[in-house]
Amino acid sequence: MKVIIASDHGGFNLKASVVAALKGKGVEITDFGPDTADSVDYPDYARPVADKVASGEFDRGILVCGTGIGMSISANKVKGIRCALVHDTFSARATRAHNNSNMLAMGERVIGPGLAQDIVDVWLSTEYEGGRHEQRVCKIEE
Ligand SMILES: O=C(CO)[C@H](O)[C@H](O)[C@H](O)COP(=O)(O)O
Repeated sequence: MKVIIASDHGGFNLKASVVAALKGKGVEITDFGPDTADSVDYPDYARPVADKVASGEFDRGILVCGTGIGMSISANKVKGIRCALVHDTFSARATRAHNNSNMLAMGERVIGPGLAQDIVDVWLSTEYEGGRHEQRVCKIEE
């Protein structure tokens, strides 16, 4: 699975910890930036990463800002993107199983690195259930 991740300055440190943890587990992860914690505008990172997931260049995308809200709002403007703002493992599992989410947004000012990593692990490993959920996901796409 090919995963891409980006942040703004508010999510820079959490992004770094997620990248390090995933690399340690052998996950193929591309860090789209930024490379410093200087202030940047989150749509400038959310949009290109969402485009890369929507096009199929990457299987999944992860976005981190202060709250995860601005990133998720931005990513969900891109057709084909289902970006879930998640701060607990129950929702991480549910959004994969029910929504077939292809992007995950989290907030560094909301949760710590330990919980964030648990969320990422659950989100990456949970399969979409399909079935009754498929017509709902199709309606989102329509
Ligand atoms: O988009 C957000 C809020 O919805 C993110 O939390 C941003 O990281 C935040 O707005 C950045 O705020 P800052 O005061 O410029 O650091």
